[in-house]
Amino acid sequence: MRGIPDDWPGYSPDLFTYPEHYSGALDCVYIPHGVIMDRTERLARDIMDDRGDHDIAVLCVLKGGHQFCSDLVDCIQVLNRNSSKSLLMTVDFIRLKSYLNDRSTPDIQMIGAESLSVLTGKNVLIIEAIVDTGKTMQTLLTHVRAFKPKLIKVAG
Ligand SMILES: O=P(O)(O)OC[C@H]1O[C@H](OP(=O)(O)OP(=O)(O)O)[C@H](O)[C@@H]1O
Repeated sequence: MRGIPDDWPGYSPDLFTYPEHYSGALDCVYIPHGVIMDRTERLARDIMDDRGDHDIAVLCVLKGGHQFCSDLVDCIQVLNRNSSKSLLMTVDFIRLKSYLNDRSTPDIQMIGAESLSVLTGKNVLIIEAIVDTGKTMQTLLTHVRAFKPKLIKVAG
């Protein structure tokens, strides 16, 4: 998300509710949940404006991307219900794992790659939680491109 200066101290955790087991481990909240939801809503609108007359094949990257994908797809569906141009949207899932505890590892495990053939010829929207080193996304893009989609975009 853009627009947060490096020296932004964040909000005090006392302003929010959070699970008790985070107590003492949480210094601040940089991006409150409501801001993320508002941004997700706007992103959904940008995706709808951007799609032209094309349908969308969503590819959700598990596990991290599941909540963001669910929120974004919900927002797109709300807009779709209120649009005169109906959108057909499919949602498929793939799991990639590169982190062991909090460390990035060179090996990327991929589960579900065999189902990527559904993306052939489609306008693909990959929905991912985080791009950190970019290794996971590079690996996924290489695999997805091999199935010759018409277009690939990434939301994260
Ligand atoms: O840009 P990178 O450095 O490759 O890191 C980003 C990836 O790391 C996390 O996944 P993780 O490997 O932790 O798997 P998980 O989502 O199943 O926990 C995250 O959900 C991304 O997929």
